[in-house]
Amino acid sequence: MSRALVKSDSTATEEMLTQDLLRQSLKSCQTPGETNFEASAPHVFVIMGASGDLAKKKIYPSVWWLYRDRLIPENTMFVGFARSDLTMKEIRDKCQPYMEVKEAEQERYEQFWELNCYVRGSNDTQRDFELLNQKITEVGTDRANRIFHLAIPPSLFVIVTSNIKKFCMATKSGWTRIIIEKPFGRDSESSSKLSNHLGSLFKEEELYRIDHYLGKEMVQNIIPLRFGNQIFEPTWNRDNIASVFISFKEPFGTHGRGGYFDEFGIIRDVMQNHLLQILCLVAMEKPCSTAADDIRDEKVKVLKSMDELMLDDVVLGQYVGDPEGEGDAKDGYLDDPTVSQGSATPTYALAVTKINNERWDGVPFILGCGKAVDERTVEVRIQHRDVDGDLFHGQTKRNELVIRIQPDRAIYYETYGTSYKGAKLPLAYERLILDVFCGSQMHFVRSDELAEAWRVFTPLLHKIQNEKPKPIPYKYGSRGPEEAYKKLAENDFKYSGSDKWSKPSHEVCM
Ligand SMILES: NC(=O)C1=CN([C@@H]2O[C@H](COP(=O)(O)OP(=O)(O)OC[C@H]3O[C@@H](n4cnc5c(N)ncnc54)[C@H](OP(=O)(O)O)[C@@H]3O)[C@@H](O)[C@H]2O)C=CC1
Ligand SMILES: O=C1O[C@H](COP(=O)(O)O)[C@@H](O)[C@H](O)[C@H]1O
Repeated sequence: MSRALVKSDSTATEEMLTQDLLRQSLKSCQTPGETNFEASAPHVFVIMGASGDLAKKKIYPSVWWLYRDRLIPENTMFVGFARSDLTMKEIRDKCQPYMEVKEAEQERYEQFWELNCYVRGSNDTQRDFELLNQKITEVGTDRANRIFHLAIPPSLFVIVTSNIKKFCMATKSGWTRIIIEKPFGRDSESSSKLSNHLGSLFKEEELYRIDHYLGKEMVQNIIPLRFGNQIFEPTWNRDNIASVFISFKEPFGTHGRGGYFDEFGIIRDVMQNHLLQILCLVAMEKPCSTAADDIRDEKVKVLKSMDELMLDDVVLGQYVGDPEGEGDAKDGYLDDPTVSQGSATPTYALAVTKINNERWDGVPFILGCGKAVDERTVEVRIQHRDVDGDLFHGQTKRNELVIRIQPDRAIYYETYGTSYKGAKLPLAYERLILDVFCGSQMHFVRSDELAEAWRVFTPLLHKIQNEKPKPIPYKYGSRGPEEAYKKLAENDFKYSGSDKWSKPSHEVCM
């Protein structure tokens, strides 16, 4: 668990490092009381929606890397399922640009595809699920453990999970695990309906709700950083910390995804899940162990200590085109033909939240996220209170601990740039899918966590939906609405911009 702070051998090759990290991840799954995979048992990994975007960009590549590095059982078989009339060759071709295969891996890569097959079927047809079940049994025997990754639109979650339950569950000694992608509903009511439906079919231990931010290296390292050493914890409280800012910035707009985005908006897309999960890890108390439920219990306590958000707590923005910008930057959010005319959906949001407990009373935890802004960064900035009797009369920068999650990974004082230079770290999906094989739910969202997260945001989301407050326009590529920076200042956060000391890498940190 404390790998964050351990420098790796500088001679380690990229591949070794990736494998090492995942092996550590494997080891860390082996918490007493949790199931590890039995390497000898057959496993079948089923990709529902195998013809889709997520499947080709994230799921097939991740399972290939896990197979390549021998991190999942050798006798794992992969079955794709979707309505499209596709051959395995066509699926392979779609995935090809994302698979990153080296010359020396070619033979293993061929073996990987030989373990794959595809079943064409409809999501609501009993017969097709019976055929899927037959195929799973044929390739994996009737003893196989089964993982179903639901890479399908949320509108299909109910019917597909019902059909899996009726026709495709593991029999005999095998287990079944279901991976679900966000969005998990759009407010408290719809999320609770989905949770009730899933709860009526599966035990919580069988459900793996993915928030891919929980698979990111630096997010996984917040717990070891806080609780694995003596440096930070003694000052990690309201006596020493003035404010915390968790921010997500992307330099591109929603072009091409406008249809989806317009229905959800930036709060549901990023803030209510990714940023809130990070907040929980930063704010939680020390869990009594690293077992998944002990950690999730602490996260739930943080959420329960938070008030519901009001309109006054937020600044909302929407990007407009920059006539002097290049390419997509010329277009504003509303220029996307898939966005409804005059839409008030925010593409930028800043929210001031409070955690009403002994450790954090009065400390603003500010969440900020924006599309089409000036840079690609995700970071946590923890600002310490100003010192009494300041020798430098405010001339120095406020003491700030930065945990940078993207694009490069860094903790000021402890830099990843040197120790992991040039190394390819395992991607979030790779880690998370491996966790599912291991039965480790530490980095997945539990249903009560989800319910609390929606409780905090639902009144605000309904207010926005009903009153349609006009979001503040900000220019594509700018730093976002100035009102957001005023709000930061009002909440004891002294913004000094992102540090440019670390060269932004183009490495994708997913
Ligand atoms: N794409 C991404 O980067 C990310 C996606 N997600 C989540 O992952 C899930 C899948 O996303 P993504 O792959 O982009 O989705 P897609 O739109 O690509 O859909 C996946 C597959 O589902 C089937 N499908 C799509 N629409 C329908 C429909 N109306 N009725 C029946 N089948 C349909 C299609 O297969 P066929 O027609 O062959 O049956 C399609 O290939 C979603 O829950 C999404 O929110 C989460 C994070 C990132
Ligand atoms: O879930 C989502 O995340 C991506 C950002 O993910 P990252 O790993 O590239 O930082 C975001 O672009 C997308 O809108 C959202 O749905």
